Amino acid sequence: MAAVLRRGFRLVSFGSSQLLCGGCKHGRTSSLSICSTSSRNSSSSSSSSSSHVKVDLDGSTGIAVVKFQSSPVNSMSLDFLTELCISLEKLELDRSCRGVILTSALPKIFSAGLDITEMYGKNPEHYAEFWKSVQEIWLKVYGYSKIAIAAINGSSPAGGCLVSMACDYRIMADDPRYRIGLNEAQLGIVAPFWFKDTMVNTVGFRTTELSLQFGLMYSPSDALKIGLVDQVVPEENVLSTATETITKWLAIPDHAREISKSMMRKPMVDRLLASRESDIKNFVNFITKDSIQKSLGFYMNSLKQRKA
Ligand SMILES: CCCCCCCCC/C=C/C(=O)SCCNC(=O)CCNC(=O)[C@H](O)C(C)(C)COP(=O)(O)OP(=O)(O)OC[C@H]1O[C@@H](n2cnc3c(N)ncnc32)[C@H](O)[C@@H]1OP(=O)(O)O
Repeated sequence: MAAVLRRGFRLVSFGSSQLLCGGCKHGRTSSLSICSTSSRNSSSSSSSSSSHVKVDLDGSTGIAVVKFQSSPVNSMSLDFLTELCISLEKLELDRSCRGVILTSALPKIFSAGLDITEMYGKNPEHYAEFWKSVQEIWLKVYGYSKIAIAAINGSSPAGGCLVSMACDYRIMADDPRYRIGLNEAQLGIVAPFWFKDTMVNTVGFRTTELSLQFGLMYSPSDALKIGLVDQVVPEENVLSTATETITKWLAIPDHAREISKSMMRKPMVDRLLASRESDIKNFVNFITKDSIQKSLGFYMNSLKQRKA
């Protein structure tokens, strides 16, 4: 599926600059999206669904709800990441959409983070392709020209936390069983620099230092205390609060909000864009080490045993 979707990308030339369209290749040099595909400009609502992601766009409000629906735990496989990236790209190009809410259609889990099976027992080419798609989703969400709100209605470890942090604002359900954080160290792996920087920009240096070294996972109330989430509300109110919140953001003129956002985030986006290949190499070198494969295998087994 991912390969089929990727074949659908088109390269479009605009004078001296080349932009990748209809996909998430991030070969572009600016955060502005210009695409030859027609952009709708109506107040009609639309709904679309793929195997991992469901999108409901309300054309009258300009708000799109993007729901993760990848059973059992919304783990971010290559296909999941590709579909999510394409859905977000389409919404970014759609003039009737002004903001997105990312949430989960599954109970108790926002996302279990990166799909560990994509990083275990595969070949280096697969790891490289997978890591590229992880980079792409971060580049897409962190550099998103429209408003992005995370409505975190369940646990959100590692990659799930990264995607949440890449949004503009985070609202989490107040269930004390839920956890959010970058727990990579607990798996024997290491969050790369752009995961780290995203967290530093969200909660500050010292909290990130402790969080990363211990692989800390926070309850919703602790996440609120450190600023990892912006609001904690009863679970049944997560989506309605996200809708109320995004409505406040929509009151700001789009161009002013978008340029302000880009001013804050572009240096980090550019840093990854400038080092994508070396970042992929580092990942492949790291993940193919016997000791790291052993740690991941051990962790996967411990997840299964916990269940038994
Ligand atoms: C130098 C730089 C170099 C760079 C170095 C590399 C950097 C890598 C960065 C990595 C980022 C990541 O996101 S790594 C991923 C981190 N994620 C995690 O640690 C989450 C682990 N999962 C959990 O904690 C839990 O499953 C949780 C999500 C809370 C849900 O709990 P539940 O009790 O509801 O469900 P479970 O019974 O545990 O899980 C249901 C099934 O889903 C599977 N499952 C759960 N999480 C999964 C996952 N992430 N990937 C695949 N499969 C997963 C379980 O094994 C079960 O499979 P069956 O038994 O077959 O049914």
